[in-house]
Amino acid sequence: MVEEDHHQQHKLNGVAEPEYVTREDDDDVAAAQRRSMGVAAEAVHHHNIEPLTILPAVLPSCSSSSTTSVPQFTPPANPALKPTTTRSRAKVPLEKGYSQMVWLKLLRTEPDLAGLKGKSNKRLIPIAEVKQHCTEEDAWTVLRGCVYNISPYIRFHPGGRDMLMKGAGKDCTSLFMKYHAWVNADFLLEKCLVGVLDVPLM
Ligand code: HEM
Repeated sequence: MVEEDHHQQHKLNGVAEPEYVTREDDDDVAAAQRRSMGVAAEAVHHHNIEPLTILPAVLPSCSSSSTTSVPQFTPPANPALKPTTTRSRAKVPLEKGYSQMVWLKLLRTEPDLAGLKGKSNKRLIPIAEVKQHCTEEDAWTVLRGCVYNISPYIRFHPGGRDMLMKGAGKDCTSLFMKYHAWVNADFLLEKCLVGVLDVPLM
């Protein structure tokens, strides 16, 4: 059981696991995780493309202390090719019990993540109303015209609560696109939808 949890967690974190030899054992959680990471991960699975993580197993490692001398090619330094900006990954450690796997399970089991208490999520919501929901306990955000209650997701957000709260009470579309346009929020926040932004006609 513990071994199984460990295996699942590895898969969700994208850590190298011999998934390519156990596709028959594929399960709902792994498929859901691919959906949450968007089209590219789905394509890798469906077209049976081998993950790059297997390369070290078949290619010699650059740092290996092999005795056979292989000539190394060092390209001449070209300052023009230097990246002008670098952005380090800013994933934060999540509290125990708030992994992506737990969130995916909540999506399936929690009946009212949006906190609608039976109200419809087809409602048009003015931005003035979104602005009122800007605390951690009651945080709404707008993403590509959809209004989501992000409070239940705060502790699960891999970028941390402070980052996610930057989008609370406002439209977070541009921040979202800046940090991770590839993330499939429609899927991750599907059950947190409270309505659609009411954009007044000009
Ligand atoms: C509103 C819905 C949002 C969802 C569903 C969401 C989801 C996610 C997910 C799944 C990741 C992990 C990405 C990966 O593993 O590559 C992530 C990372 C991150 N998110 Fe968000 N996010 C949201 C909003 C935001 C906002 C508004 C900000 C910034 C203000 C933000 C900043 C970040 C950062 C900095 C990371 C770490 C990036 C990295 O790993 O390079 N997110 N988010």
